[in-house]
Amino acid sequence: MRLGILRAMSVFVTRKVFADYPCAHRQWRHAGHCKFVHGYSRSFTLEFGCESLSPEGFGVDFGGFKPLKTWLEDQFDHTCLINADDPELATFEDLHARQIVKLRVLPNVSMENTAKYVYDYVAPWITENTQGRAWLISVECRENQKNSGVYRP
Ligand SMILES: Nc1nc2c(c(=O)[nH]1)N=C([C@H](O)[C@H](O)COP(=O)(O)OP(=O)(O)OP(=O)(O)O)CN2
Repeated sequence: MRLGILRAMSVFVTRKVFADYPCAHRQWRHAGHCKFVHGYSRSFTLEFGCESLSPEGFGVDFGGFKPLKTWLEDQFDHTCLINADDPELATFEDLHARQIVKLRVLPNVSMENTAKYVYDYVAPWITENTQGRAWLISVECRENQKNSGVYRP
């Protein structure tokens, strides 16, 4: 509730896009073809809010995202994303050990859940890096032109 009030007061919004991370995933619970390993070039749009700008006039400095870029690359660039509860997890761990895939295990690999996964990492990061001046509003995880999921608590 308190957070909601803060957001209603938000004046400035900074958006940053991290684009084109080729990765594979599978949705093992899906009844259709999404249970098969398939891949997309995922992109992320991060939206930050602040009430007061930095001395330079920035919400969040576009050039200050290098550590986040490194983390996103590690998670999503040429990786294979698998749900933590995937019954074939051991198979993918074996493929990882044999250097056939670069495995990253997420709570759930859907666009919506991946957006939350990124949000949960970035929210404390931006608080720390702006001493609480800016906060994360939302994360969009996009797999292609047509499909994306958003997490906006
Ligand atoms: N809300 C969501 N729905 C689906 C997700 C998701 O993450 N969130 N993911 C999948 C599949 O894993 C896949 O990413 C989408 O495949 P598909 O259903 O075939 O979607 P397409 O856009 O390729 O289908 P078209 O018919 O070409 O539009 C499924 N759903």
